[in-house]
Amino acid sequence: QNQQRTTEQWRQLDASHHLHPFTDTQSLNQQGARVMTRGEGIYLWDSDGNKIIDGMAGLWCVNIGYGRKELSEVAKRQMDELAFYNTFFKTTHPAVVELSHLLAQVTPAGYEHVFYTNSGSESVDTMIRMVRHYWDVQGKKDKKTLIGRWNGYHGSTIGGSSLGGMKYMHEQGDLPIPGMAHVEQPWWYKYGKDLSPDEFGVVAARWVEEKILEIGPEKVAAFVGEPIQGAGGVIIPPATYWPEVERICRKYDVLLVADEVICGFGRTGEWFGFEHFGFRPDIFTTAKGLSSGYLPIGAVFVGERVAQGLIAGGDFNHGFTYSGHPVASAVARANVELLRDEGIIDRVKHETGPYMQQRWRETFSQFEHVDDVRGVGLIQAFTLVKDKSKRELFPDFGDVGLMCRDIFFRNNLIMRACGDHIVASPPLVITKAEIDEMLGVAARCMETFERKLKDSGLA
Ligand SMILES: Cc1ncc(COP(=O)(O)O)c(CNc2cccc(C(=O)O)c2)c1O
Repeated sequence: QNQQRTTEQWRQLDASHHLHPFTDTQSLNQQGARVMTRGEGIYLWDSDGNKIIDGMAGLWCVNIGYGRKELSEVAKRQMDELAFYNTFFKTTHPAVVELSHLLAQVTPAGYEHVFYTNSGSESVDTMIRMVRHYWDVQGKKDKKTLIGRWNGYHGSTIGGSSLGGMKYMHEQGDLPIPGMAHVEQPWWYKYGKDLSPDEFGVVAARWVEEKILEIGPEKVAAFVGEPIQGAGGVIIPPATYWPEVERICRKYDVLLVADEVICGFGRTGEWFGFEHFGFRPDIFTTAKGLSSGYLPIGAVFVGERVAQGLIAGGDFNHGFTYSGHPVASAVARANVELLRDEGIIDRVKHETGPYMQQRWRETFSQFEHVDDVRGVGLIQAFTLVKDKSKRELFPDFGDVGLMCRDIFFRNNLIMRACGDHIVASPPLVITKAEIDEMLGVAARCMETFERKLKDSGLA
């Protein structure tokens, strides 16, 4: 498909023209980008012919695995028939109607309405505007503040970055915008002290109540959270957290929003993360696994209460040229049908998820500087710590994480360092044999890492 060039030629041209996301371009151009050329199942190949285990499913998104021809065939057919038409101005088209009908079937009852976007960030920004418009229509104009968590990640648009709690993003672009508030994340390992996880879950949920009371319930529009904080380091809240947050939101009539961009479409072994944790959001945002990353598409699922409010509320002045794009919709539908018809999510819940969790614990708990080994379904992590016995983290959180991640990468295994959390989120089609292969490589890398840590004097 692409013109044949050497890796060096691709690197040079990339360095000359391409500004990468979340990247220090100057330092990347000194070392050169790794050129990924092909994908198949859980594997990637780079331009030097290395076969790589993609433990991150791209960016937490290639749930169906690489190379599924069913999706490319659907894309070609749709593109040849109707490559684009919009859903503004009283028009629709079969691809987006069929996708919408299917999505209403794979969500729990009560989520019958969906708004389309091109990404997770656009889904989050759509949700922000929806929530504020909803309260306006209810005659509660002051109810416009949204509460998120520190270190939460809700995308890179002005709204998503502001709602997210990553301070290093707020510093660029004079964020957050007004009407955003944050509470501490439910990270038991760091904040739990001598509380049990279940006790801590309630305490962390009560931080939301404190914030609502501090702002004033009549001013708070919604609380927004990822069922499991992904980019924030796979922070899995104790089981008591979300039911308590839901109770508090109902008590003060604050809308509850789940950001399912990572957890959605099977990552936890349920279709959606809120199903795993047992709560019901008023709205939830998705992208990534909706199309398995084959084409950009996002979707905002609106629960009955808000949907009726919006439908009765006149013109909702918001949307994108590509909202409900025909080819992206057709590919998303084929992807969701595969996830459903091949029983992939059920297998994550009953077979490969439990197996991964067991083997993940067996593989990593043994290492001196690894603690808080954790996971749900096929999203898992551990934290690199200075002293397990004291639950003491390394100073300069993040340095050893990068060191560890680079050892994996050099050994053709992609895992992610979020600070000093090492995380994996492989394609949901990973088999038990592939889990063994992946963790075999990872174990050898960890031995190298522990040696390097000692040699560096960091531990
Ligand atoms: C929970 C959540 N919400 C919104 C977004 C934004 O989605 P878009 O990127 O499609 O606008 C995300 C995206 N999450 C994301 C995106 C890129 C990189 C990484 C990483 O952890 O390296 C994570 C996400 O994880």
